Amino acid sequence: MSLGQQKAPKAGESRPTQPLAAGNGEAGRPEGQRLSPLALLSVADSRVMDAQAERLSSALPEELMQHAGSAGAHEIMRHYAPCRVLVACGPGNNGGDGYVLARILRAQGWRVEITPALPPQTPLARAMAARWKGAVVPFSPQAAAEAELVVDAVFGAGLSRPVSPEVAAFFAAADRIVALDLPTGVNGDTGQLMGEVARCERTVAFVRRRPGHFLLPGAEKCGFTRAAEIGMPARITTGFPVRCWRNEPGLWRLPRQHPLDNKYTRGVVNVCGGTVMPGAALLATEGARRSGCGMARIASDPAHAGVFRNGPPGIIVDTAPLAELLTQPHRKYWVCGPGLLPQEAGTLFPVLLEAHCCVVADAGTLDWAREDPQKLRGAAVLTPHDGEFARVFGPVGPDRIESARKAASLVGSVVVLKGYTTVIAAPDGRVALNVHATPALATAGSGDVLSGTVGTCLAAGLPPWEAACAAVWLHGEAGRRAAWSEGGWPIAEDIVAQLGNARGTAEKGTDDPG
Ligand SMILES: NC(=O)C1=CN([C@@H]2O[C@H](COP(=O)(O)OP(=O)(O)OC[C@H]3O[C@@H](n4cnc5c(N)ncnc54)[C@H](OP(=O)(O)O)[C@@H]3O)[C@@H](O)[C@H]2O)[C@@H](O)CC1
Ligand SMILES: Nc1ncnc2c1ncn2[C@@H]1O[C@H](COP(=O)(O)OP(=O)(O)O)[C@@H](O)[C@H]1O
Ligand SMILES: [K+]
Repeated sequence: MSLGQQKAPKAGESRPTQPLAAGNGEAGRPEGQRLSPLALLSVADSRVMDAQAERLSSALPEELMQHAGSAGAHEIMRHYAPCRVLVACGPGNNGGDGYVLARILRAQGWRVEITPALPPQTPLARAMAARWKGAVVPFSPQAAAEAELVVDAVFGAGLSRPVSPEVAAFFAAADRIVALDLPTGVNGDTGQLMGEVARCERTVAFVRRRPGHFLLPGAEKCGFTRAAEIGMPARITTGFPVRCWRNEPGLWRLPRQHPLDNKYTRGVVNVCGGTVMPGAALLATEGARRSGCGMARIASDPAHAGVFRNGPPGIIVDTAPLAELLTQPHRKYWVCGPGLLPQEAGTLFPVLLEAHCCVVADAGTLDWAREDPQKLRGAAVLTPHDGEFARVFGPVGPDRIESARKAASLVGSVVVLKGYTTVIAAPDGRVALNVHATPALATAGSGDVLSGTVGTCLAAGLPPWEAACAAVWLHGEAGRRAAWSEGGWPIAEDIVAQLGNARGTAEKGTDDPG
């Protein structure tokens, strides 16, 4: 087909993004979609899978345990030289995995001992314990201290209450720890610590990783995490209704450049400019431009437009009243909040919603909605940090995912709860966790850059949750690149400068397959 025969994409809608593994509406997901490598499994998800496995074949649970223990043993053989290994086993199937791992390592000639934190209780753990023919030593901190490597197979998904001081003291005495499924004491769904938890060097997860591997403070205890395939049948994993994913390219896809592109097909982002903090609106606008929109404009009060006109030459400044601007073409996508006083946001934001604009609400708009979240209903995406979230919705709870999910469902908007682990929650319950970032992003104006980037991804035609996920990833990638080029200490302008490179990198896909 010649270029002339190709249809140019429509403004704001762009070319259709390809249907994606998870992002394209898991709720309405076609039957038969394979389990995304980006999926994160909750404890309840694993229980459902295990129950389905048991129904499928009575031999399957044991096979899965064999594979899980074997995956743990191979992880150790891959990363450690043969050494004295002490495998600490709990009463449940996490302990069962530990007995299998011990047997496999021992068969490979490693010096392995078992120490039972509690006697095996599940039928499978009992069966695996009965097959252990090697040394068993008492569960004590001294034994842990004497081992060269400790394997944590005490509690995993079944952790139901805080770990005892004895268990905590055992792991505290260990020098190097590899955990199966989760470090003992880390809640797999929330990353919260249930008692004192030691830091592991590695954690091997099964089937897929868990939200708790990515959420603080648990994330810091896991060390390097990897998911091992353990032979969970495709009949179970295919179409499995996951609600949580890691945020990486593949969960979403931004449009690539196209010969028939023009600045309007790439999308136009409009930013509300305020009177007292113009820099914030300028950063949002630059964030929008550098992340690839075709045009970014600032709407300003005529008396304060000078500072925007003296800004970067590629920014267009509009001074007509907002209601008049909204009658013009290319006024669908708005960023409303950076640099706005709450009262300014209160006069602009409702007008944008009235005109059915697609709005990113940040900063001043969130302040305007203090203790009254329903004022935000109609926004496409909200981008609060923890403080802003608390002002609108109440404090972020220990379950960060649940907090963001509830807020999203309450308002009917995508909520981007920013931080070390940014949680991107959709009103329908989908959640992505983003750790593709750096603490170097904690610099004033960085959030303004993000809101402009969300504007670009919306204007590129992505639905709000996918747009928010894409923007958070681009922002994190740009932050990493900026940190690298600025000795670890970038400022917001440096993050802006790396957004183009970030978008190019996103096109190549993720280097983290799981
Ligand atoms: N599909 C998969 O992913 C697969 C997963 N597999 C593996 O299964 C593991 C899950 O097994 P699991 O359900 O038996 O739970 P697990 O963590 O071993 O312990 C539960 C026991 O501990 C007890 N208990 C809890 N907290 C306690 C505390 N603080 N202090 C004292 N006791 C405490 C609890 O007691 P209860 O709460 O019942 O009173 C119960 O007796 C998973 O992590 C993975 O390793 C693989 O085998 C294959 C496929
Ligand atoms: N410790 C951290 N690790 C990773 N990212 C962080 C960290 N602290 C802040 N960030 C990111 O930096 C940005 C800061 O946003 P915000 O607090 O709104 O900044 P501002 O209001 O100054 O623009 C967010 O995208 C947030 O996710
Ligand atoms: K464990």
